[in-house]
Amino acid sequence: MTLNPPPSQQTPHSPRRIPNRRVLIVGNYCHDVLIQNGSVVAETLGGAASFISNVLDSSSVSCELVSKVGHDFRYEVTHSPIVVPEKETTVFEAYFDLGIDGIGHADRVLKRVSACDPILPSDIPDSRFDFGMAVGVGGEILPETLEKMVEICDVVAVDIQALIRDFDPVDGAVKLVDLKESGFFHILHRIGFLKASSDEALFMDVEQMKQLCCVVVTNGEKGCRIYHKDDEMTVPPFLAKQVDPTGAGDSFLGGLVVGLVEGLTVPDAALLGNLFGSITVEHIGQPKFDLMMLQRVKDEVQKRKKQCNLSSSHNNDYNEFHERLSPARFSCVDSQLQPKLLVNGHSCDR
Ligand SMILES: Nc1ncnc2c1ncn2[C@@H]1O[C@H](COP(=O)(O)OP(=O)(O)O)[C@@H](O)[C@H]1O
Ligand SMILES: O=P([O-])([O-])O[C@@H]1[C@@H](O)[C@H](O)[C@@H](O)[C@H](O)[C@@H]1O
Repeated sequence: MTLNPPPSQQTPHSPRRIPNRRVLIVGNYCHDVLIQNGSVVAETLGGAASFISNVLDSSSVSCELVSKVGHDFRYEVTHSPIVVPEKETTVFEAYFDLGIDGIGHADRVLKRVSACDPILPSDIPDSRFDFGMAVGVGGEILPETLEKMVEICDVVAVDIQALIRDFDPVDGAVKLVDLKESGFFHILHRIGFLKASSDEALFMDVEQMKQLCCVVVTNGEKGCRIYHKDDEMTVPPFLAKQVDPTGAGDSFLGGLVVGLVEGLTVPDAALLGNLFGSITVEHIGQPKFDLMMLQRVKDEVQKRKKQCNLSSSHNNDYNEFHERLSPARFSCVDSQLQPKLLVNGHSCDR
């Protein structure tokens, strides 16, 4: 099975004079407050857009980011957000001592305690992009925002959390609604990829969605599963010592898009996703990727592309690619320095 990227869902447009910019990321930065046993353990830069741009920037994939923050935004970031002076930055509190369901699925309870403005179609540039990533966390992506994205991007990857989150009016607790009731369903036949965690996947009909686009369901330490039309397959994980699961799904999506932009098949790109997801869980907040690791990964990606061009029979053997990436991943060993505060019994030893 090759599971190549689906052909673009582009609408007809006149021949391009200006080449596409590579990746457009749309989603608000936020302030994350990590709480365990009633105490604040860490306050970090959050939001899927921040984790994803970190992966893309580290992998030298050019991207543009549209994000809104309030007057109180605290972090120096490479991609400047739009500042809304009269609003506060979106804030999420993540509680790590509640909601563990005994099966190890829910490893945190999230509350949105403040929300910045939504991102409007007019906030998004009118240029064309190879990839769009709709990656809201606090309800900032509107149906009309996604509509604009599918019009200007050849392929759009969507994190389902941008579409199905609802927030308790009293305490901001994140609840999920069924994808069909989300107000976005009518646009989904125009997207290329839909990414969901295994908990979020319960809120969509995978059988139906896989006919519309490529569906990727991430499953923590077990890796991920890809569904497209009649094909499905599991893509193996990398071993990690989990310290904080925050941002794993975001970094996964970043790695997947890096692979797709490089021209890898979907399973190979999902392996890159698993790689960046596994490194992210070893850090609190934004991971700083080891330069040597990044270079080894780039080299392996180039080798993989050459190999796939030479022989189509290699296309399906992503296990070999996994074996080649594993040593590269383990050159990144600074996880030993991280305080292990947020382990929830999901980690596995190397
Ligand atoms: N404990 C872990 N060990 C190894 N890889 C992990 C671990 N947790 C997450 N990952 C990687 O990150 C990806 C996303 O993690 P997941 O927890 O499924 O997403 P989310 O953060 O959206 O809940 C997984 O598919 C996997 O590749
Ligand atoms: O951990 P993950 O599911 O990949 O993504 C997380 C979001 O769910 C959360 O709302 C946000 O505050 C975090 O910074 C991070 O973006």
